[in-house]
Amino acid sequence: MTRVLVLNSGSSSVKYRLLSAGDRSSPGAAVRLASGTVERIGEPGSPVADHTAALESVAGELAAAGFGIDSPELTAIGHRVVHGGTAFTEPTPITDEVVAGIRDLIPLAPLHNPANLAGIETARRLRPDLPQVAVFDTAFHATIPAEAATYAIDRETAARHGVRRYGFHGTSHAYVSREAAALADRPETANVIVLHLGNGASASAVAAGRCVDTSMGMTPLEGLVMGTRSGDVDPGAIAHLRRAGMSPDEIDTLLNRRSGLLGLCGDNDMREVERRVAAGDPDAELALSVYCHRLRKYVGAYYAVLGTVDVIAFTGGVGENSSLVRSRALAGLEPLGIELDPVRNAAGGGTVSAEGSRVRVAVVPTDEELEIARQTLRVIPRTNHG
Ligand SMILES: Nc1ncnc2c1ncn2[C@@H]1O[C@H](COP(=O)(O)OP(=O)(O)O)[C@@H](O)[C@H]1O
Ligand SMILES: CC(=O)OP(=O)(O)O
Ligand SMILES: [Mg+2]
Repeated sequence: MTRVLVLNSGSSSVKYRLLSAGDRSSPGAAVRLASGTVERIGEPGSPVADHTAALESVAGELAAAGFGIDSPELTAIGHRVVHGGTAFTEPTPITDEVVAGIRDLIPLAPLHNPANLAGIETARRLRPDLPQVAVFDTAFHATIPAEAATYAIDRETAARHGVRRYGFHGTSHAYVSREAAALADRPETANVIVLHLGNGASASAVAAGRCVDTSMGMTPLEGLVMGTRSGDVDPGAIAHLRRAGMSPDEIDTLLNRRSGLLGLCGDNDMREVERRVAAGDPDAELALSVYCHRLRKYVGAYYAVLGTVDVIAFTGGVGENSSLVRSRALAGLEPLGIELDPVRNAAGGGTVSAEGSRVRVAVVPTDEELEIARQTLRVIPRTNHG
């Protein structure tokens, strides 16, 4: 019997899941033994001061559920790591060198890699005997061709500073694109557009299982409008703000934490934005329309990149739950063969496009933790499990 603990340490939360998998040949049949989320890490008034405290809290919850982290039955621990740069494009067994490599990448993902490292360091301290594996958000995007990964700036400067497009949310895009392709007539060769809409949001274009383009770039800031992140902005605006006296850190905070839905209307939770839109609030209406317009642009862009599209998959908290976002993002795209069924869309779940729609539109719940567990099992030594 194989047991994998998955730790998904975010900037202010830790999600964990303990899975039991029969053997590596059928990890898809994994059974969830325990799961949970520790939230509001480091926020004022929160009982969880930092990520070390959060991991201790996870260990306590697991012990209370009868699955202590010290259990000899635990086979491995899989960790989500957001930025793998060009160094890590596969799930990687964690060593001191790997930890140093993840630390070197902090400047490229300052909100995320430190949290991931805190989880790794605490877990290694608690279980130095266990294989631990880093599964990178960037890895699924390593197949993106040069023309999509390259920014058109001076090549030497770009190379010196690692300025290129990496892409993120890769475990989600990998999982959801596979599930979505299975809905197509020819799953092996299906072209899929995945719209991962959570707090962070990104789109990807996947051709026959390989990612060919994605909307996040060097950092998880480019692309779609998000809860608190701007997505695409004219780079000229940044130089303008610098000259107006804002520091690089202030601009970073502006674009990552005070922008997106929050910056436009004061709320970053799409449920609240929808409530205000229904009540006729003009700021919330602007926020929602900017969000949906950006989404529509990326759908069109990736349609053009792929040439033909078999499935458009909506996932993440917003993608899975907001019929309003789905309908507003895709309205008017019938000439492209994209036609929602209003009743199915309102119900959510599975196919939400109309019977005659050339492109299938589907709601596909993501499962980053299951995907991380699968990838962890792929690389741990066979002696450790069945
Ligand atoms: N019923 C719903 N309708 C609209 N939006 C929702 C609904 N449920 C959750 N959301 C949105 O999902 C977002 C969180 O998505 P999620 O994928 O859980 O986030 P994370 O990126 O942290 O994993 C929240 O900001 C919330 O606005
Ligand atoms: C990479 C990224 O944006 O992750 P999250 O959506 O969890 O913030
Ligand atoms: Mg997420």
